[in-house]
Amino acid sequence: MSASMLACPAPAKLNLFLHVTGRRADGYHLLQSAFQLIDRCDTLDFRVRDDGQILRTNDVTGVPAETDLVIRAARLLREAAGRPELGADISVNKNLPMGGGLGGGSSDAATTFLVLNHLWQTGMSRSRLMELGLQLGADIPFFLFGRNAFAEGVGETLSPLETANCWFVVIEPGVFVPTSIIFSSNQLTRDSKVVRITDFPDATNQIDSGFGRNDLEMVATRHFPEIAEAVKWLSKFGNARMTGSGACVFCAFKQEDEADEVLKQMPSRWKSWKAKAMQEHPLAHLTSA
Ligand SMILES: C[C@@](CO)(OP(=O)(O)O)[C@H](O)COP(=O)(O)OP(=O)(O)OC[C@H]1O[C@@H](n2ccc(N)nc2=O)[C@H](O)[C@@H]1O
Ligand SMILES: Nc1ncnc2c1ncn2[C@@H]1O[C@H](COP(=O)(O)OP(=O)(O)O)[C@@H](O)[C@H]1O
Repeated sequence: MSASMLACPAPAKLNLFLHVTGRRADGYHLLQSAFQLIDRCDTLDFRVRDDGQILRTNDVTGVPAETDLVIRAARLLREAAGRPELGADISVNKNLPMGGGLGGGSSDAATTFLVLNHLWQTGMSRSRLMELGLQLGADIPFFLFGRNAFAEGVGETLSPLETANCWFVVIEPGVFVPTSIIFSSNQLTRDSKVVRITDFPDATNQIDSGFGRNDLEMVATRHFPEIAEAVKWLSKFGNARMTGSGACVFCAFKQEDEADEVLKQMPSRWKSWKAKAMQEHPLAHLTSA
């Protein structure tokens, strides 16, 4: 077997809203969130090996290969398939900031599950891959689900969600936010009222409605003033908020030229960019239901 797939995309996500509605006995938090795919990506290269070695072929700053979710996903898939001879050379080209709330590491892992399941011909269904993904991280099932979603539970109960075909301006405030610090804070409110998927506005009203909020934002902005500053600045142009457990901050616009206008005015201290909403994961076709 000498198959390969190069420059495979691992797109980012934004949490359009994120409510913490409770806490499970094991400490994990019950959430409700709208997950939106955007066209800003990491890319990964895969080359199949037949000697049972799974290797990362490049350095990723701050992520030793042994702890990389990509390597852990490949190993877990091989183990679940019971095929110890399967191997791969994988390179991970990072474009998404770590600890940014864009789900980069989780998306890299999901792309690994999708591509290696295809190249290795391990024949796992999408729902089986989602079960495996959940063992590595709460965000991974969403990227395997393949489309925008209303998420519940710890992020694993997913329903398809219609979202606006809009543009986003995203600010990287330049700080790394460890997810566990935000969830373990005693300042975090954990009692948001449970909403129904039908409460989420339809695609034509989403941008103006400003539905919901990000419950993690209050804690993150107290720990990291840089995030508070970015939210304040971007709020001049619309309904700006933080994604996930931070640090990135975003605002939605109906037209691309509105996003361009905001980027022109952006203070130079922040890295910032625009991205388009995507309706489907670019690799969704690689697996069956
Ligand atoms: C907050 C969200 C929203 O999309 O995203 P990010 O900002 O990380 O992208 C996710 O729920 C994060 O998912 P993920 O980043 O995969 O988290 P995990 O690795 O599973 O968990 C990291 C730590 O966060 C806490 N955690 C995570 C998810 C959750 N529902 N409750 C929690 O309490 C746990 O303490 C856990 O040890
Ligand atoms: N391939 C990977 N890319 C990024 N981070 C990874 C990866 N594998 C493991 N990690 C770890 O996951 C943590 C969170 O990464 P990331 O998914 O980028 O942020 P977030 O969960 O805030 O969206 C990082 O601290 C990093 O140590």
